[in-house]
Amino acid sequence: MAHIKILATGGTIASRTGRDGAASAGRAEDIAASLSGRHSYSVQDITNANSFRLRLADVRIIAEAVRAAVADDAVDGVVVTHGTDTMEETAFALDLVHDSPKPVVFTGAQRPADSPVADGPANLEEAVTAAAAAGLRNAGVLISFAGQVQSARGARKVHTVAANPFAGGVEVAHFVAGTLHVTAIPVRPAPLPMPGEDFDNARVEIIVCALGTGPELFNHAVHTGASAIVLAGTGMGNAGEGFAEAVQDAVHGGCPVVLCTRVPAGPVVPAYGAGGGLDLVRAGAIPGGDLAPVQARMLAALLTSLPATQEEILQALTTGTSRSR
Ligand SMILES: NC(=O)C[C@H](N)C(=O)O
Repeated sequence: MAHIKILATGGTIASRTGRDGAASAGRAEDIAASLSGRHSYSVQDITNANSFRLRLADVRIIAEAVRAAVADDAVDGVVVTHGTDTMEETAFALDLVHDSPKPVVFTGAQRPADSPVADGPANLEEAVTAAAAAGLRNAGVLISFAGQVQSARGARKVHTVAANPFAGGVEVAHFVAGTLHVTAIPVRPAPLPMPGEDFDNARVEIIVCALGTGPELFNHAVHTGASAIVLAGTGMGNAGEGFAEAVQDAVHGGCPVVLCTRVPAGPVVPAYGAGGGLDLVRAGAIPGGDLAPVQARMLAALLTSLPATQEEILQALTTGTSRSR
């Protein structure tokens, strides 16, 4: 029997539906009441918010709580219950700094706790099983939903209501008739330093390119003090007229630009001139590899809140920050 620390942050798994819609209300002990007892556990309420309302400061506080939990010799693994809307962002931020072999498994629910077909209990039971699994040691931070366990790196919410809304991470395990089958351990780069209080105020904007859009919003973000910009280009990382010049001005002004793609899967490949990805990189944009824009934003927020240089940002981006293609 393992001992698992359950950290609750709110979300649909803790929600009940009233006249004003679903609201996160449940506490960790309420959520954990459904557990089978196959493993022992202790609970801690970190916050109680739907994840679309979380702030970077909450991510730092969750990271500190996980760091304290894995430092406890009595704890074999950690489960974090969290809303699904921004789970991929919090989980990835924690994976960047996770330097313990103990599994950290995020889970949640797609239906509220008071639904007659609530999915939270099953997801929590599976997440505790994964967090207790010796075979998942050194796997980093994971997301467990509806029978599948995948890496936080590369995971993204791809469906608003599906039982398992996440895809894109490396599958590390799955459940068959309640039994966990471990299938892979992701290759992970060296952990980055924990976020400090400067992380709370990092302002990294995501600018999405579309047909005919210009660099006006990009320039506004730079001129109003963004810490960094994530440019979600089209295709393999391309952008329209004026962006290469805007990137050059931003970088020369000390604002790093990470080039990602709005395309749900696949890497950035700076191949096109005529203002495309090759020109953007030549103007100083850092290719974001396989990172989705929202996960590149968490990496840039962490690095720019530390005494990181452009070179360190490039190094962090190019060392294994990958998602399944
Ligand atoms: N399924 C969920 O948890 C969605 C909810 N809106 C949240 O992110 O908190």
